[in-house]
Amino acid sequence: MPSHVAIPISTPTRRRVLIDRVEAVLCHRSKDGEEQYLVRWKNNGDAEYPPLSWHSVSDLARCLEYVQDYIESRSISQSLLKRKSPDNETEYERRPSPFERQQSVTYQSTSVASVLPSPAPLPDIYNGVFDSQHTLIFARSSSGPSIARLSIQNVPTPEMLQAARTAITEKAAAAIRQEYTRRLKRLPGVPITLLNLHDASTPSLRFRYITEYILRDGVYKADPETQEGCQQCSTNMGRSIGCEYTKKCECLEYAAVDTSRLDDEQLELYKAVQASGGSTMGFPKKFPYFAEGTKIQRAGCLVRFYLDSRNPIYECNDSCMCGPYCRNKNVQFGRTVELEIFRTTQRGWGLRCKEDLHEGQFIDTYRGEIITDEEADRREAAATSKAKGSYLYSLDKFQESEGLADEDIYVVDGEFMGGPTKFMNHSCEPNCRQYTVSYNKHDCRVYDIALFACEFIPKGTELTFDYLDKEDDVEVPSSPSEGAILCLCGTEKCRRWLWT
Ligand SMILES: C[S@@+](CC[C@H](N)C(=O)[O-])C[C@H]1O[C@@H](n2cnc3c(N)ncnc32)[C@H](O)[C@@H]1O
Repeated sequence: MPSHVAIPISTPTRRRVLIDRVEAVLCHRSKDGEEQYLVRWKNNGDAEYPPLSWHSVSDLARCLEYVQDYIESRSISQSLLKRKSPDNETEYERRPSPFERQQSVTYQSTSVASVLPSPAPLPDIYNGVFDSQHTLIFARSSSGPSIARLSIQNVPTPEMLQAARTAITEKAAAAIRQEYTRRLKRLPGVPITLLNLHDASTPSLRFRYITEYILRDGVYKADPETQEGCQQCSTNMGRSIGCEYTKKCECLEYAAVDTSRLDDEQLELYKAVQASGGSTMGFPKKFPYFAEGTKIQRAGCLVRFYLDSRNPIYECNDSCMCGPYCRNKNVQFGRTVELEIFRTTQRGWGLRCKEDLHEGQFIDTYRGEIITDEEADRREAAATSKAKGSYLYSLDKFQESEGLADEDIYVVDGEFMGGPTKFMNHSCEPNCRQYTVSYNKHDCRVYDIALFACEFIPKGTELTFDYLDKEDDVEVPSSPSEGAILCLCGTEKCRRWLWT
């Protein structure tokens, strides 16, 4: 086995390390004017002496997630250190950040062997072997002759921590931002941009953008065979807008009845049907969106009947006879407005639109993994803060009407994968609202959560919705439970807590 690190350096790009080989980034330093990060490699054997080596930011271009984890855990640790009184615990007794706990590295105050410099241009490698893949990084080495062997219990060493205190993370922060922006640019559809005028942070690179739900274990979508389309409608029933007559369109079978169009006799009949649980087909309904030919800026916007209610929206689907341009199809085509993720002053990241939004205009769906209720409980229990609750949305719209048990309700978790609406903050006086959109009226467990502007929103205004948007006015307790998040929406009607 060679006694030094062998990294192919024929071209600089070939030094990049593979993400699946990295366990964690543990420390950073500035060496010869270069920002370097200490990587702990996945090893198949020695848990106490895993391979460790220092790398430049460009080496780590394919695993910047780990560098970001490190930088973030460092800033959390630093803020914890700032809050403790000077003569209390030592730095090594500090409360570990969630990231540090995840790594299960025990920090000890014992002194360790000093770190000897490695001959340039090779990086220091402490404990032997890390693996390779042909042209990528290749280091099969025991510790070099002049490099101390380090137990993971002692890494980062006091000397490393001391050096990290003054070393900058500027280059890594810039690379992380660049990588995030590059990924945003590669997303299909209307652009999403990122702007941070406050600090060097970037949203987590670990978040995966998806356009469709990911169904996890135990989650089933109704068989596409059960998806019925409207058969009596056609592409041109007079105005070339697809479906036109609400009494004919079978997609509206379960849609809310427009009682304003019922005379007394019809109203009685409707009440009787409701009481017996019979079909409301044939009663007048409303299509959810303004059709082309109405006020131009309103085409596709949600009509007030839906905007002001919690009634589910039933869109036409691929089995319908009304064609692709039906007025009753909108959310299923996805986002059409340009969005910007931006750093707010107090509430982390937020979302805004780069163009004016009309009242009732569709913004985007809330996407994520669909998990079972049991899995949602498990994820909530494992979470370190109540913030987890802000990513979990129960698909319980039809629970009561369909008599579904609590454990049969699915939940959308948008924390790790989803769309830009993940960044929408809560407001007690919001300018957007979430609506239920179904394409298969026979599937009461899987449907879309769609966000619409509930008023005119000038471009650049932060988009918010009420995380506790309940059907009925639910009384929100004034005293919070432990860990409740203080609401910083700053509106007059603020309820003080995101939830209690
Ligand atoms: C779905 S995320 C929204 C995006 C988030 N700001 C971010 O930086 O990723 C929900 C989290 O944002 C923060 N948040 C959202 N609305 C807030 C509000 N009105 N006041 C305080 N924090 C808020 C809370 O930390 C909450 O758990």
